[in-house]
Amino acid sequence: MSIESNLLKKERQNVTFSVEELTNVWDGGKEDTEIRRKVVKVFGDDPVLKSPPICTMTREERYTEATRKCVYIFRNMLQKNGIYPGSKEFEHFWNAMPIEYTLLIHMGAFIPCIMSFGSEEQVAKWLPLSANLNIICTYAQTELGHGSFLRGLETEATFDRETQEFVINCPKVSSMKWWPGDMGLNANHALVMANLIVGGKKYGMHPFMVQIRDLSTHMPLPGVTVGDIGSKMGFEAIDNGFLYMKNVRIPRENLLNKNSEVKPDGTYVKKASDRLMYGSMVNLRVNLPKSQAIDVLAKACTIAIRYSAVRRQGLLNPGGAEVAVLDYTLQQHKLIPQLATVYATKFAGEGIIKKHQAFLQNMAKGNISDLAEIHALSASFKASVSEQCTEGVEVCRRACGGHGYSQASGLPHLLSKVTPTCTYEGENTVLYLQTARYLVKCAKEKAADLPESILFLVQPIQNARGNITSLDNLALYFKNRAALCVQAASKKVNQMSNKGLAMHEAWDKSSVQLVHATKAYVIQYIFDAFASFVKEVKCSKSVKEILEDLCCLYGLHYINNCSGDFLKLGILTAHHCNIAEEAEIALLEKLRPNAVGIVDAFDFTDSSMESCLGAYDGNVYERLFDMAKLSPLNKEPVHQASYKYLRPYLLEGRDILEGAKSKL
Ligand SMILES: CCCCCCCCCC/C=C\CCCCCC(=O)SCCNC(=O)CCNC(=O)[C@H](O)C(C)(C)COP(=O)(O)OP(=O)(O)OC[C@H]1O[C@@H](n2cnc3c(N)ncnc32)[C@H](O)[C@@H]1OP(=O)(O)O
Ligand SMILES: Cc1cc2nc3c(=O)[nH]c(=O)nc-3n(C[C@H](O)[C@H](O)[C@H](O)COP(=O)(O)OP(=O)(O)OC[C@H]3O[C@@H](n4cnc5c(N)ncnc54)[C@H](O)[C@@H]3O)c2cc1C
Repeated sequence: MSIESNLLKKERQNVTFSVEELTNVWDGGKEDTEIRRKVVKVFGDDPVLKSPPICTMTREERYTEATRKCVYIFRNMLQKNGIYPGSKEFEHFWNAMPIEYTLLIHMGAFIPCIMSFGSEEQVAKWLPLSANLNIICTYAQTELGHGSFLRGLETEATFDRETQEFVINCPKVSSMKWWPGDMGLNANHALVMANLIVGGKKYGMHPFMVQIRDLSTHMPLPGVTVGDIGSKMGFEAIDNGFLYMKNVRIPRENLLNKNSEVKPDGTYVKKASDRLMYGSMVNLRVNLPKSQAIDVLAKACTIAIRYSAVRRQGLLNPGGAEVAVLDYTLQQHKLIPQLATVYATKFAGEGIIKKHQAFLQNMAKGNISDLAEIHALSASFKASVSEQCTEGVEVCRRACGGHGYSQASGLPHLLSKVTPTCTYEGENTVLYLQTARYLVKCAKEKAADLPESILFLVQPIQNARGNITSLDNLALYFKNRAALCVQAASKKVNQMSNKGLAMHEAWDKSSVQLVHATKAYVIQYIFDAFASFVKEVKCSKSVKEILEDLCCLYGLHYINNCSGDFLKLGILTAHHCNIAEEAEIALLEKLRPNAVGIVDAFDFTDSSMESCLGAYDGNVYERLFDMAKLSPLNKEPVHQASYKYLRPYLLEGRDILEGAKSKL
């Protein structure tokens, strides 16, 4: 056993709580842990799902491998292993997925869309085909020229009454669809968001099923220009694509018509609120943070904390032995708050998923009264979580020094996976502004007209009592701050408008304060949800203490990072801030001996991280060396480029050096 493995073993001996029990809490119960492990094992044991490490493959190989494995998973493995939407197995399915995948937009975005936009007959037609991969369909909304401002989308679907068809056109280069996942190479259909035009009248964005490739040859159909958009910052395996359509004709029935319809005579019939057109985005904003951001940060924490426990660098005591970098207070200050973020966002996210499920049940009965609340909550939650996790992964990466820059650490891959969560499914600033709209409206309402989650906005500010670092008091500081920030931002909008500015100008001039207020709102939501979870969860005292400490740390770390705000608003005094700073440092010291145990409790397999720094056994140096040997650049002892470009000068060097030697 290497020295490094021994060091991790010792760390594990010092853990003061049951790692298995914390794993159960993380998974949602003992039974869930068993199911997750079963799913992970089935996938992990299957030889078909083995691939070379991603950092040794080209982009083309990564796309090919990911497609090969995902086709196998979706066609052969899901049904066979009882993994279907709604099952417990499905909830844990992400943990078993290969490190890179394709067909995600088809499975994760298109399928939910067909279910929310399609009529019963349309769902009956398209759902089995797509579930069996008989068709591959992308979600094509964003265009080269527009992504955020959906009313600016330019693709048109014009109704031709004569032929009972829609004619799809991208009038300009800027109107071509650009970015959709699975679209470049795999998809033969696209769910295209286009402006509906009937009899010269525009009806706004509607969803259309458009076939883009031939069903037998997979060649693009006439009028269709489609391909991959090229190399990106990450997502090398995914064929994000472009799609340019010129006079592409589709049958009238291909307008997904659950919410609105065009009759054969051209009559437009609206069956439900326009806002439900945005429903698919709410669905993804609620569901993607866990797998695409929170788990990514949890993996980064696992890698950085295990590595920091084995990496020896420098001395704490003059004359003493070299210490693990995790023993430095500053390293703890970087990494342990990231663990707190993982827990806070995961448990707050579960609350939002439940709220969304309740909303969907009500919607099925025709009641969409909670739509504004769930839209505001999901938009700001997705924005805040993606931001916190992206920052957190970069902190973890840099906390691993030079090795964190190596692909072999697994951290650059995680960073490039989490970064676009700040952009896709709604650019974060745009989403914060959406929530701000709702908050400003709520601030003007009477308490009786507001949902419970937002009541604090209009209630009198309460003073904290007793220990300032108690979870109750921390929750109160966050609520008070959110209420005061929202009121201040609303006041600014009103003042600007009273000065004579048009409302949209007043809004733009107040937008810095509006986004700030929204961030305050969503952080109070996350903290409150995590604190409530910690209070209610049934577990042993030792595990509860870990959760309480993480919750307290999440609150204190946030407050200490923006204490100016709390001071400015009169919520905390300088004395309070000093106490909060010391309390955070004390918590770091307290949590340090359990840090490895806490990341072990995430229970990630080594193969799900592909990290030389983060493997369970801590054998970092051997793994780094072994991985370097696999680099394609090391295939031959001398690379062709050296022969081709360097050799003449090296030979000159040889002659000079050997000449000098013979003169000696
Ligand atoms: C095996 C599979 C498992 C599946 C698991 C699930 C996990 C899946 C994981 C997938 C992971 C990765 C996939 C990556 C996917 C990426 C896909 C994409 O990126 S698709 C493209 C996404 N694009 C956007 O999100 C665009 C963002 N822009 C907008 O949302 C809108 O344009 C805008 C709302 C910001 C502005 O539009 P505008 O027309 O100007 O609207 P108004 O601002 O005037 O608002 C009108 C009105 O509507 C309300 N509104 C807005 N949005 C919504 C909504 N979503 N829901 C409900 N209501 C909404 C808004 O509040 C206004 O209301 P008022 O009362 O008038 O204030
Ligand atoms: C990896 C990845 C996968 C994607 N997958 C898909 C997909 O499958 N299907 C799909 O349709 N799309 C997809 N997209 C596109 C994605 O949804 C858009 O990029 C996203 O919605 C942002 O839009 P945009 O690119 O137009 O940014 P822009 O809106 O142009 O943003 C540029 C800047 O302008 C700012 N800005 C914009 N509007 C405002 C405003 N009102 N007030 C203040 N500031 C503003 C933004 O904050 C940002 O700083 C994907 C994108 C990525 C990166």
